[in-house]
Amino acid sequence: MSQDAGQGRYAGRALAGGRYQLRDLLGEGGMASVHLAYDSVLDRQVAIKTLHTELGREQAFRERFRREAQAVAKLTHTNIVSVFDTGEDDLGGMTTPYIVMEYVEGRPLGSVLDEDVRQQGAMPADKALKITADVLAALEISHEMGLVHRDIKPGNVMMTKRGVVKVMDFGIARAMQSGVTSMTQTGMVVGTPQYLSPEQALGRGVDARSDLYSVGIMLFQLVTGRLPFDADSPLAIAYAHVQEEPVAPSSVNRSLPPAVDALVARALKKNPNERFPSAVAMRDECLRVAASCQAAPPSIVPGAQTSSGAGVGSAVFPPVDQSAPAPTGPVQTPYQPTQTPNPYGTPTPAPSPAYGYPQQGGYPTPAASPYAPQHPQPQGAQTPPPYNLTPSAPAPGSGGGRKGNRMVIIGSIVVAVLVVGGLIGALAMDDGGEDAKGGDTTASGSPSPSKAEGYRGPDTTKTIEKDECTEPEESYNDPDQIKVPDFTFKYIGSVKECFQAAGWSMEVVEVDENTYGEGSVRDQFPTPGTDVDPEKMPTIQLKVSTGNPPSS
Ligand SMILES: Nc1ncnc2c1ncn2[C@@H]1O[C@H](COP(=O)(O)OP(=O)(O)OP(=O)(O)O)[C@@H](O)[C@H]1O
Repeated sequence: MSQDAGQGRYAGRALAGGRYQLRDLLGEGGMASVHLAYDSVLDRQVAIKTLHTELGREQAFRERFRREAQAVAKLTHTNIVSVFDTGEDDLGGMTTPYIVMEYVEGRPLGSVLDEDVRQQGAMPADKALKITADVLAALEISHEMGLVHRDIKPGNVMMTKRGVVKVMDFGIARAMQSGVTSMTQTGMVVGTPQYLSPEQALGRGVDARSDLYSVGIMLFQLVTGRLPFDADSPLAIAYAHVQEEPVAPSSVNRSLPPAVDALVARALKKNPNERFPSAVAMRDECLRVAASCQAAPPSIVPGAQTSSGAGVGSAVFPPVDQSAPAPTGPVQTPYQPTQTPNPYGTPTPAPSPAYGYPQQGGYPTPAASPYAPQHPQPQGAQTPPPYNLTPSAPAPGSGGGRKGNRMVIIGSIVVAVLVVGGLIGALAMDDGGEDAKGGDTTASGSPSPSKAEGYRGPDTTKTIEKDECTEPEESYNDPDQIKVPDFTFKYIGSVKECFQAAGWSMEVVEVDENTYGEGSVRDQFPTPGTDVDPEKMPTIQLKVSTGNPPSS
């Protein structure tokens, strides 16, 4: 609670022409305050969240915020904090967006957990699983409506006095993200570092499965009293989400059955394709495991380690003012994936090779799927510092644990990796099966292979129409975005015409293969169907066949 001792600097003020009278301060987050308020029209208590961020100055952001609130107002479910109204008003000389919601008499899940940790070291597994199942019930509803929460964490889950779980802040992170993205050239990520999914940390698009990852982090925290990934800086935490394997919860809390380990492990898969496919599926599993759980009290192993994010060092993320120049020439990542020992003593698998995270040697991009990441990896990474915190946000993670798990804006890990290592996209495109040659060429460069034995000539009949670039499909999720067309198997000549007509730029990587023939696009990044902002169209990387057989 602030120095205003429960009053808040806006207590006593009114919003919406006097309709809402702000009373006690209920709490303050990184970018917002929540007040108990009185709705004089409907004669009831409500909670009002006022957003104190520079974003509030942006008309476009306020518009987005309003639209998100409208979408959230349509969500009605016992486990979701209802949104009643939204607007903006002048507070302290600044246009401040606010949101009026159901007042929940209770306390945040973080505080319930704190109490359990004090008394028993962690939350009893059956209780944690039931709470998690209720959070998933809320997500089931929002995901059905196409709304990804993006900031699931104990601070956004309230428990009423009667033990009813209520998830709040749907839509806020998304509005913040789009506001931040429109104000920055490169991948800034909004979220709470400790709960970010790897795809969020990389500044990629997210879908429902990103929320399931965050729920997995939260469940780990409930049953062990610790976070699986924590470190001294948001970026080091982001790195751990992308590169480090979590320990099994039972290595921290010995009373946990293997079924809880398996559940958490699946939720925390780096590759979204390997997580639970939906909130419903994960919820069913939580309830199944809860039903089979013996009511054993937590048994915490003293000093048990989770992850420290130590794999990220100054070599990977240099201090802000010492960003290393992106190397030219052949691609080498500056680090190896960290192999964290796991409690079973079995080899820890590297992150799934199906998701294209930055790894030595590179992993393939996924096949186009309906869940494919929706946003491009940001390009042009020369400019940004490795990370950036909003001035209004308290420094997160400084002491680890729940102390610093505030929502912040950070430069995505992909930006930092690009600054140091460059060419993450080329790595992501390297499927290991084909021999990517000679790094990248520019849009004007075309493959001009010397013909080896077994060379196959071009098939110029496989073309793409120009209007696929000039009039691309609109994103399903966001009318301001477009879907990246599918260039695979098309002849590069027609693809170039398509790009030129739309004014887009490409980067060509030659690959040896002689099944489809010279000039055939074999792979692309961002993948087909990825949502991108046409105003900030990324350079699209294309792997194009030389027509020559792969060298053995
Ligand atoms: N609808 C509500 N009813 C009752 N109390 C609420 C409500 N919404 C928020 N609160 C209280 O206000 C506190 C602050 O909420 P807020 O969402 O701003 O912060 P946070 O989630 O902890 O921080 P951040 O999202 O910035 O990391 C909550 O922890 C909770 O105690």
